[in-house]
Amino acid sequence: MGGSGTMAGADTAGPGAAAFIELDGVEKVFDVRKKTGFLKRERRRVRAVDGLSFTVARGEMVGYIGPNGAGKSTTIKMLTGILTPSGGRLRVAGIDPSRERTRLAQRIGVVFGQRTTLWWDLPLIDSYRLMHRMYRIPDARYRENLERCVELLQLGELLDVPVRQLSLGQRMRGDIAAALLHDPDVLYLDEPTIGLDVVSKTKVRGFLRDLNAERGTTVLLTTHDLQDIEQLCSRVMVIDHGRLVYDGPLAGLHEAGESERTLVVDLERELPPIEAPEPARVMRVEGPRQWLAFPASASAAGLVARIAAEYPLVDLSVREPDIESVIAKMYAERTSA
Ligand SMILES: Nc1ncnc2c1ncn2[C@@H]1O[C@H](COP(=O)(O)OP(=O)(O)OP(=O)(O)O)[C@@H](O)[C@H]1O
Repeated sequence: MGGSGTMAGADTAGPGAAAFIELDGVEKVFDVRKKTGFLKRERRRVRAVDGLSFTVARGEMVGYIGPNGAGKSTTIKMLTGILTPSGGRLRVAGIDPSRERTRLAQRIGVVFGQRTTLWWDLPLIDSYRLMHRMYRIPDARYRENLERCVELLQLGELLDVPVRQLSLGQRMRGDIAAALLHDPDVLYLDEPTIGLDVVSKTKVRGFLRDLNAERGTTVLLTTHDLQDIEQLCSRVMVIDHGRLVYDGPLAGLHEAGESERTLVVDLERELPPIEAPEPARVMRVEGPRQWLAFPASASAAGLVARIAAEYPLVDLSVREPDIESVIAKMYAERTSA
């Protein structure tokens, strides 16, 4: 998908693409009672999702991001049927999730990074056996999917280990396999790489990319890690205060917010600030370490090559901007335009 994204809600599933997930003016309002004093309670209405419209085509892999409290989890819960919308229309694979939650469960897989769907005290394989029965997965299909997940997610040695003894990265891979045993057409992932080390993140991302390419699984991915989006999604939707504020490629979001990445450079010794080609510039110097800011929509390759050619380089790393600052900048740009 090329070009820059659209600000505010728009359908970018593309002309002719069959919509697999469809939201039209979806709302979710919570009535919250707050104790404000002795015998005194205040009623407050929280509009968690506020007239949300978008479509996702079959086989798309879409990032769904936004600041804390923006309404992401509420959207996912409505898409699984756990929560009923207060208004609007919502369909997943032609099914109204809150009316036909059990039928929909056969078509979707859900992974919450912060919670596990596995049985804590049981060996991993026992959770899978229970799911085999719960979802009434035909034996051959169960065996085939289990084998594939065990191989690709490297779960072989972990199957007999109780879930509580698994590391976070191992458990996450276990959870992803659990969500895929029944061959869902769509996978919702809520922070699938949270708390994982670089190696585990790479494994999880590689697996998801292959799954999408080979099986055409539609993926909706919620994350605070922009590298998840960069490596997996050609499209990203940004939600804030329950509304869609951006829909398009990640590069377009960086352009809209003029966001910057940081190149952290370790030199052999303390030197004056690096003379970097515009628009890159040194933001901070601390001993032999220097921090350079450069546009997030640009590649780091040219800058790295130039520094490596002219300076005694020991090490370097690139840091992504965080989602909150990208969104804040996007707003600043819009209000000053
Ligand atoms: N069950 C609930 N009862 C009352 N208010 C709720 C409930 N669930 C969510 N909210 C409120 O709705 C808003 C959106 O919350 P939601 O959890 O969807 O945000 P989020 O984008 O997933 O945030 P985070 O990134 O922090 O997980 C917040 O103001 C939250 O406090």
